[in-house]
Amino acid sequence: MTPAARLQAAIEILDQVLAGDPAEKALTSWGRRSRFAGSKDRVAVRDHVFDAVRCMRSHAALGGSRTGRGLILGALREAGQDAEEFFTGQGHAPAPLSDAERAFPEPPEGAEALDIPDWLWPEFRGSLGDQAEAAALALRSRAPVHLRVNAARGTPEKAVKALAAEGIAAQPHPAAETALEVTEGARKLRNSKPYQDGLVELQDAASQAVTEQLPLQGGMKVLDYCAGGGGKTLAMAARAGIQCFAHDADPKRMKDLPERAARAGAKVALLPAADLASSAPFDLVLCDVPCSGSGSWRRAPEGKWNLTPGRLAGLQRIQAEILRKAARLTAPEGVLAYATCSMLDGENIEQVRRFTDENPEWELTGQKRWQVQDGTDGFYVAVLTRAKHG
Ligand SMILES: C[S@@+](CC[C@H](N)C(=O)[O-])C[C@H]1O[C@@H](n2cnc3c(N)ncnc32)[C@H](O)[C@@H]1O
Repeated sequence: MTPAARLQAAIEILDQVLAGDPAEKALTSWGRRSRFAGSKDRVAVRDHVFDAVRCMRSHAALGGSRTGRGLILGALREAGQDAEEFFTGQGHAPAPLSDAERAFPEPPEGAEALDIPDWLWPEFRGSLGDQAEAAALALRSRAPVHLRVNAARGTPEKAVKALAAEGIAAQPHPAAETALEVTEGARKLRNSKPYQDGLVELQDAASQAVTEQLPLQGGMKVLDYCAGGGGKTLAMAARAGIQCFAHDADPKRMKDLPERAARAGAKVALLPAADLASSAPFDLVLCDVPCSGSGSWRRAPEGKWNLTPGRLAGLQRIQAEILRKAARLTAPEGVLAYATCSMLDGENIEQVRRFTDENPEWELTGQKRWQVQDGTDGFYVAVLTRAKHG
């Protein structure tokens, strides 16, 4: 495919996304009907599509319309490229620009230029203060590829060497002891021996750092209450002597967890809701709650545009409910940990404050946040213990 044909493919896929299809689904159906596209074409088209979704507002403004053509035109203008070179109408290239498209619009400003929804900007700025612009700008670019080295299988040094032998360059990431950042060859990862053998897992460095903040000790009985695919379950289970349980309100989300645990050489027991109370108490309960995902909008940019004030309020109600339920499963001297991949105070410190105000027997004994402009996903973790009176 020529560069212009790749842009035309992205335009068609983006029109489907704007009509309501998830980007992954639109890309998959394009891939199926485009057998002629080679692997480099697929990667390039995918990058065009996700870049456009990350920068939907500003590129639509620069391109003069919220359409596939407008978004790609805006992307070319932002990159300082001459769109007429690609919009030629020849072969599979996009049709030539109309007079209206040729007119250069006013450049976007404020939240529009930063690709944050207007309604969210006050909360975003309130949460991130003087880092708000840097965070919003970071969310406009692609996320790095981070790996977690499975301590049960080897050291970071061993993993770096094993990856290098397969043409994948990686280096330690400062956010977590187990974290590596892939600097070259990321596309070879899933078929590589270190990945297939469970020496490395894909996981953002801050997500790994969350479990490093937990006071885990050998002999502890630990529950991952919102286990999902099990990223944090496995990170905890890799610690020696931990007895690990995983639960999720939607058990289908955990369907790959047994296989991932087997690959990692970890033991994890899945707990359905009916067995939670009889398996309690736990020494540590981690609640990696559903959230806006604002810290991972580089990886899942549609979340930025799908969030509404009503959805955010709904998520905050669920977060509060999860904390209340998980607290009841925690042993008297146990630890309750609360984590989000959000950078919004309303889902983080304010949520924890509401919980400790309503449940004064709990106190906040530690918290940490990671922000997207520092090179990881945005994350937050709070560690709560029962206050000792008298
Ligand atoms: C942020 S994801 C978890 C990600 C996972 N911990 C990981 O590291 O890969 C949140 C999970 O919470 C689950 N969830 C939503 N509401 C819940 C509830 N009321 N109780 C337990 N889990 C819930 C969702 O199904 C989802 O899998």
